[in-house]
Amino acid sequence: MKIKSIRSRVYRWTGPTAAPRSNLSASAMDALSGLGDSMSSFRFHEWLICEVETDDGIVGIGNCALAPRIAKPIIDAYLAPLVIGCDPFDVEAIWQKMYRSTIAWGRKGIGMAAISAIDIALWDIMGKAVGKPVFKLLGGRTKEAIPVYASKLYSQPLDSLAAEAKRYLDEGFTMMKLRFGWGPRDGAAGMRKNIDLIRTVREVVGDDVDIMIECYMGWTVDYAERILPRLEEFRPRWLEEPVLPDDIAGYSFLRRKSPIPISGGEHEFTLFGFKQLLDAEAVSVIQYDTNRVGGITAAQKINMLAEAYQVPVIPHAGQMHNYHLTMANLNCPISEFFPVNEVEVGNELFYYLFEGDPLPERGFINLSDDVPGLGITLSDKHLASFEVIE
Ligand SMILES: O=C(O)C(=O)C[C@@H](O)CO
Ligand SMILES: [Mg+2]
Repeated sequence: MKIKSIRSRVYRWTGPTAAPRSNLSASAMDALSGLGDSMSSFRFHEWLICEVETDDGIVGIGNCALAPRIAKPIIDAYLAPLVIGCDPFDVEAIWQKMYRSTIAWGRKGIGMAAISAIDIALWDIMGKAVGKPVFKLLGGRTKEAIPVYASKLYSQPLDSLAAEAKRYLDEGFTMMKLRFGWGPRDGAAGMRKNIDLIRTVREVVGDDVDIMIECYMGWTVDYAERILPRLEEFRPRWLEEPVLPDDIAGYSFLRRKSPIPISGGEHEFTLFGFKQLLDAEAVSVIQYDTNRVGGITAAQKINMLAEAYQVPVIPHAGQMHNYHLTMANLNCPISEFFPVNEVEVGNELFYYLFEGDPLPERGFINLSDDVPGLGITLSDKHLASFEVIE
């Protein structure tokens, strides 16, 4: 079997989107207060879809959501020529070829996202070729079903926040994640508003629900150090991405000082990036995203390393490229689930592009033992709402 062709397309959502709200979530842009749209880095309305076809007609589907219009030429001009003609089962050699040939500029960020898209497609091909779901190639079923946490609860008026949390509770979720809307530039008043958010959700859900909290790289060590003691009473399961991903020392400091576990990793790349985080004891929970970190090949290596450190892996985002890894690894206890909604930030765009993603039942999702590959197909249901860039 040989790889015959690689087709990359950018799907840009042109349909209706929820009106952007200020303070939807803290973000790294907040430090530049007053200098433009602070939520601009929190919007994913384009997606790259990569179809790798073999000489016997199997098509594997990969994807990435970081800077798709940059990922596309990386795939077309740099990666596809390396990969075409290879045996898709030589996935490690292909990964090393893509990584080493772009090492000067691609080992982190968009280069690795582009590599991820091709790698995910190769695993889809391998599963389809042997008639097995991808998780069966990675270690098989380690769970009857995957517990998932509802991940939305963006910062919003407290009554609507309470109603959203109640909805997840009624749907059977026992875990949910909220986003803080304020940070250092908003002073004591903003800190109180953040505390009001988690107090509201805890009051709605009671004591038997895990609440995760997230501030999307929008805080500083100083701010986190001041607010963490005030959050402890609400017993959050983790505080996610408190500081910039490059501030590994800040992560390590907070993790040593914080009564609340610190999570991160969705903006880290490759096995080496996560070795750095683990050696620095920077995170209590690893959260790579398979369509960023280096694909399934890199993610599985990180899973092995994380298991040796006994640091659990809970990938960023749901989506099949992450679910298969969680199903196949005991050290991946649960998954994130983005509720299906109108397009807002864009995490939910996956549902408008693909068919096959499992929907939760009473807080669990499951994967079939009988659907080969990733188990997704391209959807044409919403095609009219996308501009497709070939
Ligand atoms: O879901 C998360 O963990 C996030 O950081 C949200 C990000 O994907 C933008 O919505
Ligand atoms: Mg996050």
